[in-house]
Amino acid sequence: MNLLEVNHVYKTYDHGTAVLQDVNFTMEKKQCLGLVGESGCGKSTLARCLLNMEPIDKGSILFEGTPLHNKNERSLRPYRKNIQAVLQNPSAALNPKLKIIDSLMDPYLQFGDQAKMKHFHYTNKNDFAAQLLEAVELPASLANRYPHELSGGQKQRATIARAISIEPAIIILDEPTSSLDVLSQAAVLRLLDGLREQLGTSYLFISHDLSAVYAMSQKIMVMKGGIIVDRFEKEDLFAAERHPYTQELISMFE
Ligand SMILES: Nc1ncnc2c1ncn2[C@@H]1O[C@H](COP(=O)(O)OP(=O)(O)OP(=O)(O)O)[C@@H](O)[C@H]1O
Repeated sequence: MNLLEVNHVYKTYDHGTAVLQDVNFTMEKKQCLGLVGESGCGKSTLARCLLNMEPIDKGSILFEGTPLHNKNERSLRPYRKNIQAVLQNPSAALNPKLKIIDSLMDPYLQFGDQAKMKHFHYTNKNDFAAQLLEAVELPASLANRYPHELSGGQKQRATIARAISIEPAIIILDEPTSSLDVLSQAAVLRLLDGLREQLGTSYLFISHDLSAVYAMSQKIMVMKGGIIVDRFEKEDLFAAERHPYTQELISMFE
């Protein structure tokens, strides 16, 4: 059974323009699936639909065979632990009024299931936060700071620590490095890649940057105007049969 199955998903916002059109894909365990496309093509809308932050108009989204789409929060609750997200802006993702330790604890306190966790072990709050911060290569002392006392790169690492804290099967990474400088971007991508191997998590890695998607993913989908126009194994990026739009993206990347 597929970890995640997205079947014929359509989404239109109130202004009537179709944003997602017949989106189909599957995700496998322990894989990174890349989604690349220009700004405004519908990537974040897809991410929000997968996270049930937006309803879909048509189609289905199944996690290990169970429908997740258009569910109310209560019936979705048992599935929340399976899919976490790291989004573009870490400042918006961390509550400015909470110390890092309390932001880190939030998913575990809501959805954590220690019996199903293999890597992080909860005995007390401080020790748990220290394990998470170590996994993202941050000093344990940052736990007692507030978000404004961290750099952008440190904040994004803290949001990654929070996402992995309940060992979800899938993490949706929506432009996770776009707010960082080039050096921090490379370091965060390396960290994410290592964590996927270590934790056995699957990623949907969303970016407008083909080179980042290529570096991170085993399979790649290309989106244009809400339609997945091309999909291929990473090794086939330069194959002659690539869609003209993929070739356009490659010419920018070379
Ligand atoms: N909440 C919303 N209400 C109405 N329209 C929206 C909403 N969110 C996005 N859109 C529109 O849907 C289209 C797709 O936007 P989306 O953010 O999904 O694209 P994207 O590929 O993620 O872009 P970017 O890379 O710039 O974030 C755009 O035309 C956008 O204006």
